[in-house]
Amino acid sequence: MTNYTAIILAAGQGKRMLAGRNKQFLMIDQKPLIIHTLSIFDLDDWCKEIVLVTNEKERSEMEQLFIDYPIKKDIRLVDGGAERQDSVFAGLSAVHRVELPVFIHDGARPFVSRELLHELAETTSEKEAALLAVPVTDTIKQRTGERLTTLDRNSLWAAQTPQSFSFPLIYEAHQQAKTRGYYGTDDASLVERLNKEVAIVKGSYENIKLTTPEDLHKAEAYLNNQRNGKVDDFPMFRIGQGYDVHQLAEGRPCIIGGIEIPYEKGLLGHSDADVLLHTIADACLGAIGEGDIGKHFPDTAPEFKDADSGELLQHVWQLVSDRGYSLGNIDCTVIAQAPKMAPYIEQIRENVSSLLSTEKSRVNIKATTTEKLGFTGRKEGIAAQAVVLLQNKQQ
Ligand SMILES: Nc1ccn([C@@H]2O[C@H](COP(=O)(O)OP(=O)(O)OP(=O)(O)O)[C@@H](O)[C@H]2O)c(=O)n1
Ligand SMILES: C[C@](O)(CO)[C@H](O)COP(=O)(O)O
Repeated sequence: MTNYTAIILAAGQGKRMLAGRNKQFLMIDQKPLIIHTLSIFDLDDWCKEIVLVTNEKERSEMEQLFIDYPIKKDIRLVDGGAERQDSVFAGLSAVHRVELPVFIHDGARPFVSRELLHELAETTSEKEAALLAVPVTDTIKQRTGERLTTLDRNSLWAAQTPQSFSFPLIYEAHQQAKTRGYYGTDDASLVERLNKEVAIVKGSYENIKLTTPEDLHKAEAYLNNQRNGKVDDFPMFRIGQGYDVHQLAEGRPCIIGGIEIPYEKGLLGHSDADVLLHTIADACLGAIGEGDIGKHFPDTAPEFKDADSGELLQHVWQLVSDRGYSLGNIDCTVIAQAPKMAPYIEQIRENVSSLLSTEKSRVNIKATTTEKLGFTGRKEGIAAQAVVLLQNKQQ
């Protein structure tokens, strides 16, 4: 995980949009454009600070938007300037977390994916400057007077945002540009002028900047596809599966599904070794493409020694919810020769439903023996499996 700060630019006039007002306030699919963009950063755990650059005259209208369309994170509003570059400098001057890479992003690009944000963040943890860009697909002609020259398309990239930098580097680049009166159309160009390398992270053709009225139609089409589950980022459904095993040992409590079950042995592990809740957490993490519980709660970390797996699962569920998903349903199997699970199934079901903030009808818990076969049959350990279906809350 590479944390970052985001500066979101919304202080332009949107003249080319011909809407008679700043395009950031235009409604797209029942939400203002700027809210679409801010939500992406609001929902990304890696984003630790958001600075929103607005037009001084639109500040109170913008503040009203945060009441009408709640955003969880604190947003620091600063007044922008006449040109994009002036607005970026105002944003940079308001950043607190100067130790983090800073992402500079157009408020008018509402479709950048979390995967790309993370790729960019990881690139900036190695390189000082990086931007999203896509290979040019048209043939590009340069016109000088009446003469045309065709440029070599293979070396041409169309720059997008976010563009990401170490804070000191981009601050210096902007300060120098200001001193020398140089204006660039993006931030990477100012770093290029310092003769510093800027890395390209291949962006997406969907990460469009809404510039002209035609772009609004593209945006509606994109959101329509997203609603129909055709866009990879936030599909309508996501599925995950989990499997876990813990050894049975003497002198340990036998905690399964958050319930302590009376038995001569208990499950061995770094945490409370709740095999069922671990399995559920793994299934949920799998569904949102976030690895497994070993990645989030390493068994070498002292803070997770004897940890309550209910708390770990709640943390995982928060990640699921932050990504915009709720539970479709979950089906789990505990594989144990002993203890007898039947008397506890209903209690476990209630506990799991509460941990996943859902009603009981969406949670199924069952148990089986292995007819005395294998390690579970010999009562050496207990295994658990789970399949989870997540549903996009917006759809
Ligand atoms: N003085 C400015 C100019 C632009 N921007 C922001 O920079 C982003 C990219 O700029 P662009 O698409 O050109 O937006 P506008 O300047 O608003 O559009 P136009 O050039 O058509 O007036 C936008 O999110 C815009 O709000 C800004 O914060 N301050
Ligand atoms: C920064 C940018 O979005 C990269 O493509 C673009 O340069 C902004 O330019 P604009 O002139 O403000 O549209």
